[in-house]
Amino acid sequence: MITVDHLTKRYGSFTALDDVSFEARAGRVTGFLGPNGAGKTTAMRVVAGLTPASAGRATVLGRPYATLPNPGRHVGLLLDASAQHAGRTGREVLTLGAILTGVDRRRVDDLLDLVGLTEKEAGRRVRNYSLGMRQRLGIAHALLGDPEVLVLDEPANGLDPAGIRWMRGLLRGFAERGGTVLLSSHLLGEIERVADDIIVIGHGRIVASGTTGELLSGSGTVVRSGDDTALAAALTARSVAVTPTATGGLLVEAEPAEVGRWALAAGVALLELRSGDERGLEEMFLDLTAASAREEVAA
Ligand SMILES: Nc1ncnc2c1ncn2[C@@H]1O[C@H](COP(=O)(O)OP(=O)(O)OP(=O)(O)O)[C@@H](O)[C@H]1O
Repeated sequence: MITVDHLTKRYGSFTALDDVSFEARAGRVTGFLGPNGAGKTTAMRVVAGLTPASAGRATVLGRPYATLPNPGRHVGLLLDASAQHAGRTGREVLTLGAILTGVDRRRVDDLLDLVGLTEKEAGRRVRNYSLGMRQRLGIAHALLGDPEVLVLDEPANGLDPAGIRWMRGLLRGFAERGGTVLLSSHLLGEIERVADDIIVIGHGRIVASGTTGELLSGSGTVVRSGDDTALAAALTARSVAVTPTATGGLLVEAEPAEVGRWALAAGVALLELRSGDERGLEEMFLDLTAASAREEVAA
């Protein structure tokens, strides 16, 4: 179990995390989803005791990470796959990790096997690894201490489709045996296939959270019309919440049949009318991504 409680992180005048609270529960995979720069890595670094919080706190298994006795035995971390010593071989990285965590060195072979690194690859220096191989090594390292909790920052980066499917199976199995998994990604499709719960973060704030089923079933109606401005004004006049979507059209908090009737009353022709269903989350996410992209261009 990971608990993040009213966490704020400021870098000078910039607020990277703004009053962020969420839980990642045991026996579940929790997806931490947000566009580039949303604050995912910062939150995970605070959870792992690598970055101090400006306010609020994060606990793992009921206590701050730094106060866990032999944390590697409880929490497996993969925060930067390129952080391994480039001059060591994969096998050396894992053997050293085993010695430092007090794990039987024979576990190294089992883990190399589990993550699909061959004997030959394990004997190569990490500087010659592809990103996918580094991720596999990073996952093996995270699993060394047979932890109850995994915190993985973008673990699918650099993995090929077969590797992504393999990792999904591994994380699902870990959670099914009672483990807690928190994994981040900037790709909705990747998260929705593996996560039981999803937390969406944008600009340092949680913008949505819930079970994957809840978030994907979504609510509301996606509508495109001949005159979205007039339709939005007509709906707003009825006190119905309307949000323009990044992909064009409106996301309306009402049932499709109602939206159709109101559009008719307002004399606006409809081009598309459908239940928000899983597109609701996708469009909210695209909105977040589009907003960040605009800011980057403006900066
Ligand atoms: N040490 C730091 N000093 C100043 N700003 C920082 C620092 N670390 C992160 N930031 C800023 O905080 C914001 C959040 O960064 P973070 O790395 O947590 O985002 P992210 O969601 O993990 O993004 P990505 O998907 O690109 O990895 C960014 O605007 C980033 O530039």
